[in-house]
Amino acid sequence: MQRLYRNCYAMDRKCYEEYGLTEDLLMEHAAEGMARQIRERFDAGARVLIAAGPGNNGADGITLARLLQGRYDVRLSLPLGAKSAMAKLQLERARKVGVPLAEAVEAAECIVDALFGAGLSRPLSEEITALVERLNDLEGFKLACDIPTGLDERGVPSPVAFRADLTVTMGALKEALYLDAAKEYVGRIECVDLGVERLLYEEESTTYLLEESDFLPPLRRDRPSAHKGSFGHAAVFCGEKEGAGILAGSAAARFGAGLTTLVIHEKLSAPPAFLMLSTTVPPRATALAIGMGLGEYFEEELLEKEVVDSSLPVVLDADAFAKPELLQIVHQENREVVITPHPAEFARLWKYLMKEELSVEEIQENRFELARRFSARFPRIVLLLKGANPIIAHLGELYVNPLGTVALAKGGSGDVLSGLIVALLAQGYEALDAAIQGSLALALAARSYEGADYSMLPTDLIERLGSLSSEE
Ligand SMILES: NC(=O)C1=CN([C@@H]2O[C@H](COP(=O)(O)OP(=O)(O)OC[C@H]3O[C@@H](n4cnc5c(N)ncnc54)[C@H](OP(=O)(O)O)[C@@H]3O)[C@@H](O)[C@H]2O)[C@@H](O)CC1
Ligand SMILES: Nc1ncnc2c1ncn2[C@@H]1O[C@H](COP(=O)(O)OP(=O)(O)O)[C@@H](O)[C@H]1O
Repeated sequence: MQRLYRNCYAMDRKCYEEYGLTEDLLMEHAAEGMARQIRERFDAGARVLIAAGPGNNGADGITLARLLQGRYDVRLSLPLGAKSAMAKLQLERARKVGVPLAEAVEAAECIVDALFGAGLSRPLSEEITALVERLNDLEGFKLACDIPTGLDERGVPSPVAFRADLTVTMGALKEALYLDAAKEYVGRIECVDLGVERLLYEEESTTYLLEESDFLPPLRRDRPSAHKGSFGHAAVFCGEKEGAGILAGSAAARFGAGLTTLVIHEKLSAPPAFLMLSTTVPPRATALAIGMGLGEYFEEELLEKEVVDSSLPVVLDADAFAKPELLQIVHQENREVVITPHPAEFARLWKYLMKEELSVEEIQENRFELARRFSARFPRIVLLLKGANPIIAHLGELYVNPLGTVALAKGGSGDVLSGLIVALLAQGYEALDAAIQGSLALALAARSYEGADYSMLPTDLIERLGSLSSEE
């Protein structure tokens, strides 16, 4: 797990004030971090085009030009000149080692965007918008310095953004790089130390980035005498769209629940043979999941009695967010509760619980902030806000999972996720661990799918659950 930050200003200040480092030194490390990435990928002689802006992001780019000069065919483009003191100083040095200025943006094997980073203060002008579009159209490998140009603090293009294959970010990881919209632009993200180890640079944070190595597959069945009752009993409500419940139930069984029952209203057409059926929650159930394809089948009294009045750990998803009787559960703070809304469901939930209207766009642009506010209001509840980079919130701490792929953008992926989480709750995991591990398992299952991304089915995800490991 790595830490995430809203910005790095306070940590940069610590470097200057406490460690006695200079801006020059930090910048040299920033540029060397980018140079390393380029040297690893390109042979001597390759053409490297660096588009540098007027501030210190540009200064990083100009410093990079100096570091690469001599080994590579470097071209430096300065469409707005050099304005900050550091940019001017670095340009003077770059000139002295013979870095050539590019008259126009030309094709290159490696294209570096160092136009604007943390200091982007307004939307890009027409001229810079056209330049960024031209850079995006070039064919080479694209490297962004710190933050792709045009991405604002909400991770949204303003109005366009550089589309990087790799973003080399300085000092520490920033939240804006992990907003859903930013996933289109950042590519792979690498963080560079700025003159001191990350441990010394970073301050406390309550926001974390999940990594593959955080995934721990469900406990192995290492007690030869164990029986099905040793691994919990997941009860999954299966409503109007029965496929959703069947997917969740199948995922729960595959992810280790000893028993899985579909709680149904009437006879199902063809349930998988390993799932049991019941019209009530079985007395020995150890966790519940409700909402996936639920619709209107179940009477309010039954839901009150079997779900709201129960003390079992529970996953609330999908249609559960349209049922005020089920939403009372969010106030039951002594219960293990995981809620898994996608952004439109979160808008509905927010309106009901916080009495505020939010559009899906507002949610997507403020995901971190809203997850924090939700967690401050309902600290014991585990919120898993779905998206390209789901955010899990609990007791004011946030965990972001960047590992999922676009292959998951298909009906049924979320049903599988609910099944994974209820399987872990049924086996005795705490709600936060169940949400984190379920979310990682879903992402890793998607990444292990070998077919074309458009072709993956929820059942492919379920099949892969048995062979996941953190080295996937
Ligand atoms: N701090 C440190 O210790 C370290 C910082 N480092 C590096 O510094 C970067 C931050 O540098 P920064 O603060 O100078 O901001 P930056 O992104 O260059 O932009 C500011 C300039 O752009 C201009 N400008 C802004 N928006 C514009 C627009 N839409 N259209 C046109 N112009 C626009 C703005 O002009 P102004 O608003 O003043 O008119 C100003 O000239 C950071 O991302 C990292 O790469 C590393 O070296 C490590 C150590
Ligand atoms: N582009 C994407 N990248 C990563 N994960 C995605 C992407 N699109 C969807 N997902 C994940 O897939 C799941 C979709 O859930 P949901 O929208 O509830 O689907 P459904 O209700 O049809 O099962 C969520 O876990 C979400 O985070």
